[in-house]
Amino acid sequence: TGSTRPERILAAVQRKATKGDARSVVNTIDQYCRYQEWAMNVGDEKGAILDSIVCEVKPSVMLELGTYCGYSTVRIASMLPPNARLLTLEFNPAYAAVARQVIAWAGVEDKVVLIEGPSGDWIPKMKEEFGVTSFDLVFLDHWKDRYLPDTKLMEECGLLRTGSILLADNVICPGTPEYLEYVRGSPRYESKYFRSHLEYTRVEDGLEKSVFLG
Ligand SMILES: C[S@@+](CC[C@H](N)C(=O)[O-])C[C@H]1O[C@@H](n2cnc3c(N)ncnc32)[C@H](O)[C@@H]1O
Ligand SMILES: O=C(c1ccccc1)c1ccc(O)c(O)c1[N+](=O)[O-]
Ligand SMILES: [Mg+2]
Repeated sequence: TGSTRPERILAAVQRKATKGDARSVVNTIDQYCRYQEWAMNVGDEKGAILDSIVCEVKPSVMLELGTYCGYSTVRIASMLPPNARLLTLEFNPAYAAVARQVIAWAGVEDKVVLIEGPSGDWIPKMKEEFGVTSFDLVFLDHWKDRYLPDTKLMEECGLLRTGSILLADNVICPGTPEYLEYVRGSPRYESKYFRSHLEYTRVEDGLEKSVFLG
């Protein structure tokens, strides 16, 4: 029984990244996934777009759907002010275990709440369990067939307010057709496509930014 890809990514971080330096953790994972083995992190190119939107929105409370190894979690948390909170959902225990260690190595654990479990179970509990009123920004990057049902669930649970922003990864590759049709066709959203590439490749992909209009 050899190691898993997330375990090898964690080993690279603990070997090469400076402890407490979030940017060096991000750069180490990008280097590893570009030159050693591909992994489904949002990556450096789309990551720069994510950074610009986090900086623009300056969220106090943010939700990430899909943690994996914690690459985007660390990237986002490094951009947040001290009192801001990033809640991140991951239902694979092995991935969550790696992410906790990557987040700790980066020194951003004070800004991050990693919740282990399925989005469908936890979104309805956000208010009562975590005192969330609404999310300023949501990064959708979990299984692509969950983007639409979870968006509708957030609407129903009153977790989106006028001006809340949804930022969805992979709207071209692997693609999220039903979600894209919904946010682009609904009068309740103002949507914009940011063209980029699938992480660490030349394949077209992009992020869709959708503002909830209430
Ligand atoms: C593409 S990876 C996340 C990558 C991460 N956002 C990054 O850029 O570093 C997708 C992750 O979402 C998790 N996932 C998929 N569906 C989920 C769900 N319904 N609830 C919680 N986690 C889910 C998977 O286990 C996987 O780790
Ligand atoms: O679905 C895949 C996938 C499909 C097949 C093989 C590997 C990954 C994927 C690819 C790029 C992503 O940025 C991403 O978020 C995902 N994902 O799993 O959520
Ligand atoms: Mg993705």
